[in-house]
Amino acid sequence: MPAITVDNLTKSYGQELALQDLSFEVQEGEVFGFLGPNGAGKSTTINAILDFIRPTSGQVEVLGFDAQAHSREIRARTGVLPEGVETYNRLTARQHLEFAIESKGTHEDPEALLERVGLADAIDKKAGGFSKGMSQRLMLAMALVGEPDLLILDEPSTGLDPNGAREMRDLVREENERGATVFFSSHIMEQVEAVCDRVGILRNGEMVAIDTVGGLRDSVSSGTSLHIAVDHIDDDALQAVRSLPDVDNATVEGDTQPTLVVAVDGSKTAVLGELEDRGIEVEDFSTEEASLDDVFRSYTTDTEAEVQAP
Ligand SMILES: Nc1ncnc2c1ncn2[C@@H]1O[C@H](COP(=O)(O)OP(=O)(O)OP(=O)(O)O)[C@@H](O)[C@H]1O
Repeated sequence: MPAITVDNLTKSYGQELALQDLSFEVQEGEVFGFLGPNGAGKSTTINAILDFIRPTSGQVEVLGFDAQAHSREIRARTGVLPEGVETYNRLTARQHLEFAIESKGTHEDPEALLERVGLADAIDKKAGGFSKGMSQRLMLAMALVGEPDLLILDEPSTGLDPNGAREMRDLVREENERGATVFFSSHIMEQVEAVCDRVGILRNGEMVAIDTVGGLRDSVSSGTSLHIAVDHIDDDALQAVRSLPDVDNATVEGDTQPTLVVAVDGSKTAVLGELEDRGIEVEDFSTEEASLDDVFRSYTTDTEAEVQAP
């Protein structure tokens, strides 16, 4: 059974169409990364999943329940880290946790939960004095209450320092190993790349790509780039390399020690062979795979929309 089914979801705010016929599924046990530029509709989707907003049309099912008709049942089994800080200045971290524990009807130890997010030292301090990162950690601890079947995290690394971001990654992994499905939106590609089984990329309210990180890399033409340091290069040779069947693009970087940067889809040997045939000496070469950053750029900007048809 899918943990989340979004079916033809459309949401407009007056004239503004935030989501257009959006459909996708998140499988149980998956870590699913939800990417998209600012304003793409990620928070709107998350808010519809949690029944914080009502769709203009379409359906959402969460853990087998209709999101609108059974939001209580869904929330009882879901841990949510919302977008933006939502702590209460006058309550301590412990009181926040006690409130969440009582709401979920469990008997967990607030200290153990705060320990997991690196905030145990501040257990009796008021949240009003917390930094952004500390508030984020506190809200994450609240999301973990009750060992939820589904964790929905909207930009979980906002305000976290590099250690915090790493701890967040570890927590996502731990929760997933425990059996939770994790759905999170992020702008931090390394984080998504490190923990996600699958990734969906939203643009202008539509899902423009959905696949494993590896699958997405393969879907972007110029999946691999070759960096070839050569003793010299001339226009004819550059054109010849560009004309090779598997080559999408080739440019030269550097003058004294020219490096040929070649976006190649298939075999690298043809490129090296062409250079050799022209008496150009290859002094060094390395291969770089498309990063998730490159993939994201390809799918969300018009200039590099070199995406193969599905
Ligand atoms: N309450 C609202 N009233 C009017 N328009 C809204 C409202 N909420 C969102 N929008 C619009 O809907 C679109 C999608 O916004 P949304 O916040 O879902 O994007 P997002 O992908 O979460 O962006 P970000 O990465 O900046 O958080 C945007 O054009 C936004 O201006």
